[in-house]
Amino acid sequence: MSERSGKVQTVLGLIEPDQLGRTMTHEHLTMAFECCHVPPAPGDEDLATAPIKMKNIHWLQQNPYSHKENLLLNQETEAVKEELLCYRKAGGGTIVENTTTGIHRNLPVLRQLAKDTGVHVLAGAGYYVDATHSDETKKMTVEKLTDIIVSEVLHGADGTDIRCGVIGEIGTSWPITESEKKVLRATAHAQTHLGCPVIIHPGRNKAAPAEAIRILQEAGGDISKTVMSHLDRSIFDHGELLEFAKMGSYLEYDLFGTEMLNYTFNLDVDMPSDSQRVQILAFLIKEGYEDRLLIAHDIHTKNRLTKYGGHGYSHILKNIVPKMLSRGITQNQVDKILIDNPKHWLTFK
Ligand SMILES: CC(=O)NCCS(=O)(=O)O
Repeated sequence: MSERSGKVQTVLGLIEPDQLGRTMTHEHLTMAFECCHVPPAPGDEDLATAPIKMKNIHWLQQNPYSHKENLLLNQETEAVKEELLCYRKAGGGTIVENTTTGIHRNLPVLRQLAKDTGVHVLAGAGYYVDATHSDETKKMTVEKLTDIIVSEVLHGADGTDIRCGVIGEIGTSWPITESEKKVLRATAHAQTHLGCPVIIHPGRNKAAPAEAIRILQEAGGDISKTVMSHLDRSIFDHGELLEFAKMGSYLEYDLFGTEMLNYTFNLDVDMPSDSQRVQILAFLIKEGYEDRLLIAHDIHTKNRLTKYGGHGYSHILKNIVPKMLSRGITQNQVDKILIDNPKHWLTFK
């Protein structure tokens, strides 16, 4: 048994699982997303370089990835701190910060935010998608990648003594690249060694979540302690969703607050509304999956912050929970999704 067994590892150290409270399992507090810039549509070039103002907020909400400055959440630490104080006031306890190597993880900033706000913050170990893997990363063996991930959890990451409390979000594209497959196998090996929680970012294809889980499973990963993120934009058919759910991972709907007409990363996808997300949660609860559901906003661009007219980190607590209750989801089920399921996932074996 390690000192982490039965505990949760935050950026300020180990805590008891019961201290977590209401938890958003997929957020970012500081990151940069230049890797995923989408050139603006012809005619929109001026909007894409204009300073962020009220009159272009709607365009920004519809085209968040086409405005380079909007991708720099790491410029907004003061605004994020204010938001976290509001999150606490709204009844929030913990944020799982999913920024991994490749999208500018900044552990000292996370530690300072946790100290300044009293919100428990967990940091993520490992690597984002292939497009952000350095040449050095791509050359690494599975064993070397495993050693690095294990060390980020046991000793600290990025040259600091700040320890990660989860592995992920581990980035995968579609199709999954060779380098991403190595990272997935390393993730499974590290999880076997550490008994820790894992969270996966699937590629933008309905087959991507199952493929990532299969690779983890074959490498010995504990799927019952693994979260599949971004199901809101990945699997739409209810039968296919139930097939995927049978694989046993946590099922995460983590794009609450994102309502856009054209999902520029995959124009075939109709991004659901928040009301539709609540309907899917109700469906999965009816099918017996209330112990496997997790929710979050995955804030990763400036326009999602209240400073820029966005919904902020408290949207779920303030607006989505009442909607869930009004659609027949019970308070006990809400508490499972926001408190019990995150607690079980985040506790080291
Ligand atoms: C930071 C991150 O990976 N966000 C996910 C965006 S996506 O559109 O759901 O892939």
